[in-house]
Amino acid sequence: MATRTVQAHPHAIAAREERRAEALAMGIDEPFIADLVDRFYASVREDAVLGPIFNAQISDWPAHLGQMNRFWQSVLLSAGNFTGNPMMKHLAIPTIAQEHFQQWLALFYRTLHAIAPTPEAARHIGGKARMIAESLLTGIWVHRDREDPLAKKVELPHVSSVL
Ligand code: HEM
Repeated sequence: MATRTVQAHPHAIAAREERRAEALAMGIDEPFIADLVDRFYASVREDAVLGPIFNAQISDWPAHLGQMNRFWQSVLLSAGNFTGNPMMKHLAIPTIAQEHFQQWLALFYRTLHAIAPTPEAARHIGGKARMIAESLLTGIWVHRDREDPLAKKVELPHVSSVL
């Protein structure tokens, strides 16, 4: 049987290249992402609340950091090199709740504040992280906890709180 290569539409390629160019103009490139991931997960591992959860789930840290580099390259630079299923992975962590997402974001924003090339870059990346955190938390409420998300209140910090 003939194999068929699925090709991205030229407009989609142009949009991807534009997003990458915009990020690069803000100073967001692969070395910056690698530094962000390294520092953030170093602080996560030392954190009294989050450290034990991560250390219980992750046995191969270099593999996890590689996965997180590909994730952020895909989110920020449209690299398209991340394959994974974050929703399923987080649904499988029995203990995580809103307070953990609050602490995760607080640490992430602190790292951004320390190393982001510009406040604009920090706002851009922090905004993406908060949006993803909110969607993971809502997924946990609906699919794991069987809660009505309309009856729950999202109380996650915004990156503007540290800028
Ligand atoms: C409550 C806060 C969080 C905790 C405790 C947590 C914990 C974890 C753990 C333990 C894993 C590894 C799962 C495994 O390989 O089995 C993981 C994977 C991952 N996390 Fe989180 N996480 C949190 C929030 C977030 C947020 C806010 C994001 C994104 C902004 C994120 C993005 C990811 C991604 C992309 C993966 C890889 C998923 C995959 O390989 O399919 N996490 N997380």
